[in-house]
Amino acid sequence: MATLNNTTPTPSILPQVSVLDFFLPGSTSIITTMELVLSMNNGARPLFVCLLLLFLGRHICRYIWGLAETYFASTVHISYSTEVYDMVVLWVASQPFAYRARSSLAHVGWTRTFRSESEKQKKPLSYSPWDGTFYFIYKNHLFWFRSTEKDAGYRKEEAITISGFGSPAVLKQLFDHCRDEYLRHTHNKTTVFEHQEGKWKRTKVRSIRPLSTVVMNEEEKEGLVKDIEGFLNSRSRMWYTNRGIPYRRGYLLYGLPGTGKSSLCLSIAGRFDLDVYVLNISDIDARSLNTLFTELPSSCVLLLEDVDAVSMTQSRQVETNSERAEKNSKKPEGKLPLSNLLNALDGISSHEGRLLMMTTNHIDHLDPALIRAGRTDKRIELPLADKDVMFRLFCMVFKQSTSDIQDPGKPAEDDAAVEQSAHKFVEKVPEMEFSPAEIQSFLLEHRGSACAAVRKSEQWMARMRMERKKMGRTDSLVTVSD
Ligand SMILES: Nc1ncnc2c1ncn2[C@@H]1O[C@H](COP(=O)(O)OP(=O)(O)OP(=O)(O)O)[C@@H](O)[C@H]1O
Repeated sequence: MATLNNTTPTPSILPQVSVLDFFLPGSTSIITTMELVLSMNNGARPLFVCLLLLFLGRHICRYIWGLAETYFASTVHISYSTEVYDMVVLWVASQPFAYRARSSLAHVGWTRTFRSESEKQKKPLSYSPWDGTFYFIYKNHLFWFRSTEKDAGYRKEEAITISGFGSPAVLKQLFDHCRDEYLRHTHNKTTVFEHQEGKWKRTKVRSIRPLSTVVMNEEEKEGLVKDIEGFLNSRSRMWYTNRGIPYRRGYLLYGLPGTGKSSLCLSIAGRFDLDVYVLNISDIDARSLNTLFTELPSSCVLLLEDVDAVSMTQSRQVETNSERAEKNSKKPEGKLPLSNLLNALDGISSHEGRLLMMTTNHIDHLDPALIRAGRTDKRIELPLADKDVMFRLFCMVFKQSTSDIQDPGKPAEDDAAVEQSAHKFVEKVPEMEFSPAEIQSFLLEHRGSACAAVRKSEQWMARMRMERKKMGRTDSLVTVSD
């Protein structure tokens, strides 16, 4: 019987083996073992030959495929933090190869469009292939979708590529197709982006809210719309450039909570078919701010909610220590210095073409530098509900719309009756005490009956006043009398 001791490895094979090892890593040790086994002259020999062929075959195929991919395939790389990622994944998730993939990433909801009402379900799931290579045919061409995890600083994120043989034109057609599907999916919707770890990420896709549903002073609303129309006009950019004026426009919406500031921003974005990029300044540092600004698209709404959260510690306003201390005690402290925000908004590296919308509940807490002309071109106050706003809110809730689905057991109140109730409601509820949000919320509670809303309004007001008193609301909409 052969033993390890009397088996002498052939020294002459080593130079060939090391060359082979260059192409097929690990083959030296396998061949040495194989020689050993072959020299045993027993039944293991055929088995080892098969294993070797398999091993070599697999490596050779991989090697040839790698060469073919390098020299003949076109590839598009897509990084996780771009909107193209959403476009591709939306399309991929609806493809048969995604359903068949044995390794998938599950998404809730956002990638599926419902084809019919009956298909609707709570939190629908969709899957995109994950961590591997997945082959598919598009327009009679073979493509492969590859998903890998890559290091993105202190965390991992997905990177995907789509490759195919032949002309890159078909690959680009595939991307155009993904883009068209994505645009169809977001048609008549407002897409909202928020930042996560210094990158913009699509977080919501909402149906466009018609401007008519934001109840406010109509003149003010029309003025705003006209101003934006003028700014977004196709000749406008050139006009600004010719005069050396930076092509951007800023608006400040201010008012107490629930007066419709965010609603107005979203409606405006929907009206002009713009995406909304929400910058949460209480959750951002100076470095991320610059990156986020450089990644804004050329035309969008940049929304800075609660802009009073910006740090006043580096306020550019000349003020005494005591003035600053008093101001700072009134408002929450953010970690973003004001000077950085100002630079990002209209410094040398700032973005052209964007529509800046800032909202605040405390206009008196804002540094004058932030709201000076040029940064803030228009200030719009959204006040508490006056008689006109209450009347319109009432009619909006109770009047029938053509697309409403009628409850068969309950005849709808006609518009004249609703208007009569609206007048009674307005007489009972004092002006400038409640926000439109509070009024809307109460009306929705009784949306089945306008008369009931009128009847219960006094009770509701008493409850609201009591609640405010209990909560000791000092930002109160109106001082509540005993
Ligand atoms: N003027 C308004 N017209 C119609 N709906 C309104 C109006 N104001 C508030 N609402 C309703 O109240 C809710 C809250 O409104 P919104 O978030 O726009 O208020 P806000 O002023 O941005 O509040 P906050 O300052 O707390 O962020 C929304 O559902 C919105 O539909």
